[in-house]
Amino acid sequence: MTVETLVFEDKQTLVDTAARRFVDLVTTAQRERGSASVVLTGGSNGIAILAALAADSGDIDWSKVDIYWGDDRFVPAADPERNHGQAVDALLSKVPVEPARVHPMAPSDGDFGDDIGAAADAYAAVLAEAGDGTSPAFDLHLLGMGGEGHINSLFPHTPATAETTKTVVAVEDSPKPPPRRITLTLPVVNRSASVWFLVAGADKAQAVAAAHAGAAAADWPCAGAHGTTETVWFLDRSAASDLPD
Ligand SMILES: O=C1O[C@H](COP(=O)(O)O)[C@@H](O)[C@H](O)[C@H]1O
Repeated sequence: MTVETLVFEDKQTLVDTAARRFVDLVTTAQRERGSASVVLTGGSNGIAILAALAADSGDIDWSKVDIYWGDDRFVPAADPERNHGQAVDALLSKVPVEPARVHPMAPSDGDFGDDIGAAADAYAAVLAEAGDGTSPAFDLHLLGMGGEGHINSLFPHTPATAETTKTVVAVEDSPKPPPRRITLTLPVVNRSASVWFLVAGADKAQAVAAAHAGAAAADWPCAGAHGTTETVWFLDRSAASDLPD
């Protein structure tokens, strides 16, 4: 497993480079195995890469991409905070995805109503069906990161971050609003071949440095995420500013 840390002059260069590499990864998987599976994330860079792909996604066959989410807010479907809705606006409404291959987490006004536990269990069932009873080994899991090191909705010193058995859990008291979320857990993230962090801004520098120094996942959840083939940190200069030279 390789760990690569790439530092870019600015956020747009970071996003554009990650988008080009996304095209390479997905088209390679499609050439070798017929399809690709990717886990999307929310946040500023997670959505910016989707906008870049909407502008140019090279030879990706979008009808042969299985699309999942690392986390989402358990709010009504039309709430602008939904990672799913943002991804639809930025990319999925603009490319010919196969609807049956797009797997959003349930909103709070969806099939499970306000029952967040049932919604999380249903997503675990989706993963189990696609992944031989557990979860798929995704080709790519994109991750944004908060200043305190959260990834998906895995926050420091929380049961969700400590989870070792369940693939999907409900979070009822997220420190970052909105409080109710559904998230994949670290064991699922870590079954992905490629795990890519998309991180910009000086407020993220301490967490980036902690992860690179091998911090505990309980303290800095980002430190617990690794791909089975590669882990890539796409950073702008500010996010990299606490790393040793
Ligand atoms: O809460 C969340 O935030 C992170 C990072 O967001 P950013 O705007 O600081 O880049 C995101 O990756 C995650 O999916 C989301 O739920």
